[in-house]
Amino acid sequence: HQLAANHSNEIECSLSGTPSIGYMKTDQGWKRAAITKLWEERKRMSHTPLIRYQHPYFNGTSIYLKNEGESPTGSLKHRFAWALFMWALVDGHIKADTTVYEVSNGNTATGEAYMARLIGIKFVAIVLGSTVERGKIEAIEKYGGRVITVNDSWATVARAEVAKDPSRRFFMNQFANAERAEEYFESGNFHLESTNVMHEIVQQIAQSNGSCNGSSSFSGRHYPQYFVHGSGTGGTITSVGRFVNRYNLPIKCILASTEHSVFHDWAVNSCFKNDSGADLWVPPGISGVGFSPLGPLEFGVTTSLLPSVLTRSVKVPDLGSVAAMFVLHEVTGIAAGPTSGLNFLVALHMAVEMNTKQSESVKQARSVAMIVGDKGEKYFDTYYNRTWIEQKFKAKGGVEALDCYQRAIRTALNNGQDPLRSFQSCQLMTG
Ligand SMILES: Cc1ncc(COP(=O)(O)O)c(C=O)c1O
Repeated sequence: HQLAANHSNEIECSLSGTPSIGYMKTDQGWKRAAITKLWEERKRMSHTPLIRYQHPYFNGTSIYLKNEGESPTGSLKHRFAWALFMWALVDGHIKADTTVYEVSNGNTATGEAYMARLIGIKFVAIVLGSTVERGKIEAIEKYGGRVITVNDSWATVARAEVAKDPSRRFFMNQFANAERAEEYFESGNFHLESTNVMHEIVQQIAQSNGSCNGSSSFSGRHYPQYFVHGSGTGGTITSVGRFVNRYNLPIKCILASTEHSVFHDWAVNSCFKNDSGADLWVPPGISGVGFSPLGPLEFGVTTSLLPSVLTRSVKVPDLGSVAAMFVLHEVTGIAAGPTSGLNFLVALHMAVEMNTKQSESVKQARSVAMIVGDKGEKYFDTYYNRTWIEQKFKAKGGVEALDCYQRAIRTALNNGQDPLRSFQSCQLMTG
């Protein structure tokens, strides 16, 4: 009778002191199988390539480029989607009959469609029709995801869709939950490896220096002085910052901020706590970073960027980032997306600063680490297309300004100077 009462719809909340046992509805078999599939995927993902870029004028300073474009779904969001699904499974948000909903600029949703298919559940992406690239929609659909295109209020649409059947639909909400999902723990000698991107970078630098002795200790290793990354959800840089803090690593996290980034003003000046910044936001910006679609910024609610892990935010013109994307291709052969141009530009700025400020005695084995976020082919119709640039960035000087920024970066590289210092003349073109 006791068990029958617990499983009936009439729940008695009597706080009765009678000894009893209550049983939860669980689906452990399916859940364990799904988690096993994710760990198998972790093994297949292995490590994305780490490329060392050395320039003769940088006196031994390297830029380490972690090429996440080489991940199975072509962006840094592959490891992120893995972490979101692992978190949602571990915490019981996803069951065998759950459909996962997400708001995305495309990359996260591509990774999530892949993970949903891997564990055998349905996935729906809500994207903004005005900004999402066609190739990203095709990629989501290729992995079996359904795409709903909206004009605005995408998070409201996601919440409304989930509210129609809350027991079988789950809003993953990458902006709020990246900070809960993304790992910042070292996996030590355990055979299942952390997905934290700095975990991989540190291992790969150690291996390339021939100093990997199989020990999980961090002592005696070479670390980059800086880690440079932009903020979309803020999850990546926060997970790196927490990893660095937790293990006392001598690495500083530098936020690469776009021209109209709300995160810069939030992290530096505590703005946008009560206002989303939507009225001030200037599209198209740099796809995937600089703005949270969920409203005023609040950690763990509308953003996963944790300002306390940052030491600096460097804000650069959007066309400067696009120009750096082209230069990155010229000097490394990597055709990447515009967030990688943003990261590269800020990494160059930091590399030159290190060269200039540090004394000769410490001028060895210095480096900046940055992420190549995705592949350039996704942006052939947009950031690689001069007609599109001329239209979308007309107010910023269009292709003429873009060419000016490219010349400025090339000249700076050839002279070992900070590219940001010569940007002013290109910005004047807009005036
Ligand atoms: C290509 C690319 N780079 C960078 C980011 C920002 O990373 P995060 O969301 O971890 O802040 C995103 C996010 O969408 C992205 O798609």
